[in-house]
Amino acid sequence: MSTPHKTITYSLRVEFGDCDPAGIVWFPNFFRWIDAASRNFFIQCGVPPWREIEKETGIVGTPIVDTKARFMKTASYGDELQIDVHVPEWRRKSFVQRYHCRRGDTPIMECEEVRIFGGRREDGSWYAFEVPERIRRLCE
Ligand SMILES: CC(C)(COP(=O)(O)OP(=O)(O)OC[C@H]1O[C@@H](n2cnc3c(N)ncnc32)[C@H](O)[C@@H]1OP(=O)(O)O)[C@@H](O)C(=O)NCCC(=O)NCCSC(=O)c1ccc(O)cc1
Repeated sequence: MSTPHKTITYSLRVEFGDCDPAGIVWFPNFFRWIDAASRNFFIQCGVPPWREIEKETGIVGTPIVDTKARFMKTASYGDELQIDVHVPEWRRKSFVQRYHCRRGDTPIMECEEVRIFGGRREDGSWYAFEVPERIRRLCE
């Protein structure tokens, strides 16, 4: 039986400015919170900030290469949301990161991404590193 994946929860409060004229969260804001929840996952797992990691490995961050989201219920200002994050799959030069956004026990939206550990070339383009074993071990 596979061992359960480490899950880290990122919490936030929805503000009025996060919402559209209908008073519900404007969908791009979920992706901003998901990116914050992604970075928080690594920090809570013990991975130093990317600016530190970059000095020894060249890894600048975790660029996204694929995403899919499903929106089940609306959220509005004043709501306290929780985003549960885990990595269900590590690949050679990429990994899958899964997010479950909820308001207490009520599922709000969910998202699954593929990300890489990215370095930047002189021209600003990204390149992908092999998944660092040290980071994988901290996050499994
Ligand atoms: C990521 C890339 C450098 C990969 O370039 P390539 O030279 O083609 O490398 P590869 O083909 O070897 O792909 C690298 C890996 O990514 C995987 N990959 C690449 N594209 C995909 C897609 N679409 N789906 C799944 N997997 C993918 C590929 O399979 C390789 O993984 P493995 O299978 O495990 O070997 C290039 O596709 C790229 O630059 N894409 C644009 C990335 C981008 O601009 N994303 C949005 C902005 S960055 C961003 O939002 C961000 C957020 C948070 C941060 O900390 C940093 C940046």
